[in-house]
Amino acid sequence: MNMPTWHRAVLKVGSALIAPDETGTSTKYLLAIARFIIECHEQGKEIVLVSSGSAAAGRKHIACNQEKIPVVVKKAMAAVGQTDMMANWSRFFDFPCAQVLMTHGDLRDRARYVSVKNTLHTLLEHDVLPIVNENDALATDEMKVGDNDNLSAMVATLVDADALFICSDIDGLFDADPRIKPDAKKIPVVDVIDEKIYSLAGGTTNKIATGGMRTKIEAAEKATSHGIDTYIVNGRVGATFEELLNGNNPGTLFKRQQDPMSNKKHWLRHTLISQGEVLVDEETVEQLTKHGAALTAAGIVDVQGDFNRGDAVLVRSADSADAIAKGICQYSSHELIHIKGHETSEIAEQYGYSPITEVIPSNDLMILEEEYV
Ligand SMILES: Nc1ncnc2c1ncn2[C@@H]1O[C@H](COP(=O)(O)OP(=O)(O)O)[C@@H](O)[C@H]1O
Ligand SMILES: N[C@@H](CCC(=O)OP(=O)(O)O)C(=O)O
Repeated sequence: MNMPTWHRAVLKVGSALIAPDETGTSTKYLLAIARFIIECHEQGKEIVLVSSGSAAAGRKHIACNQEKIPVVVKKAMAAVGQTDMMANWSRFFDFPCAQVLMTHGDLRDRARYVSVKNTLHTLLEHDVLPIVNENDALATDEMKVGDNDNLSAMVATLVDADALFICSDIDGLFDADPRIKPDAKKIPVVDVIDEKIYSLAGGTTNKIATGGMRTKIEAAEKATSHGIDTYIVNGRVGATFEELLNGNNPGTLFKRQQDPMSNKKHWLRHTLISQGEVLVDEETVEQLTKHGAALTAAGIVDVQGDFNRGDAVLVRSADSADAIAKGICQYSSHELIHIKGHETSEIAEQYGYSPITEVIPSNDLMILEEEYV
């Protein structure tokens, strides 16, 4: 028997486990998961639960006969179902549970990101089980993560977890969707997540689930690049959790990268969404990629999109159109259009701007290793 090497883990439980009949809440599969959480607590391990299932739970209260549930109805289902989902979990534990609802809007704003990070850490220090979900009732398309697989990876980096367990209704990643191709084979270990791995993933057939296997691979990519081992496991099988407690891999293990990104760089790369683009000359590409320089106005040849100070932007080579870097811009697009191509010393003189020397300081600039779309 191995001993698990992780101390703090994020456990993601999908709708298929909360509501096997696609409506209401069920304890059928949660009992084994709850026992696992209790055992982890007794061993002094820390767990953050990311639970789906609010929309499924709410379907019991809000009737809808349409094949595709309208967004506004799904939000109402999530609002009413969230309390049922929380109550369903809470009854298993004699330690307290905390409901933490968030959206992508909370995670891409650095101050709110740090605030929710502190709250989660404080809950763990006080032996409370945080139960996280997206705030579906109010999230709009622009501000939502959209699926709890990606959300669980963001939470895993927020709390500096050692492991992320994504519990689903399938044994792991297969070389094809086993529901379509019954002879598909499970892949026990993935060392590198590349396009070949993504090409194996299909969607979901479940009415109230989101994403299928692709979002789980995206989550694994986010978490492993932060140094977090990620497992996709079958939450319908009790033995899964015994295996995890014995330090074994009962599903697919995506191995953590050995050289993880810093917290801030990771947040820049995986959480922030670019609001616009700046195109730079070849000399600037070289300065940024080879010498770790900051981006100044002198190297900018064009500005695209409409963004504010403090927004994330993508830096592209004007010659090759390759995406080079992503960073937090100190100027708005409107200001940049005026100062592009000018030396810093000229800017204050000619345009009357306060001379912030760098358009993107190197500390706020993340060089993209591969083509970033
Ligand atoms: N390559 C694959 N390997 C395993 N499952 C896959 C694959 N491609 C698609 N799937 C589907 O993904 C489903 C799990 O995702 P989903 O329904 O979103 O569950 P959850 O609610 O747990 O997030 C599986 O039931 C399976 O049908
Ligand atoms: N936030 C939604 C779940 C979204 C989601 O990703 O669902 P799933 O694919 O079942 O993990 C809810 O609580 O219904």
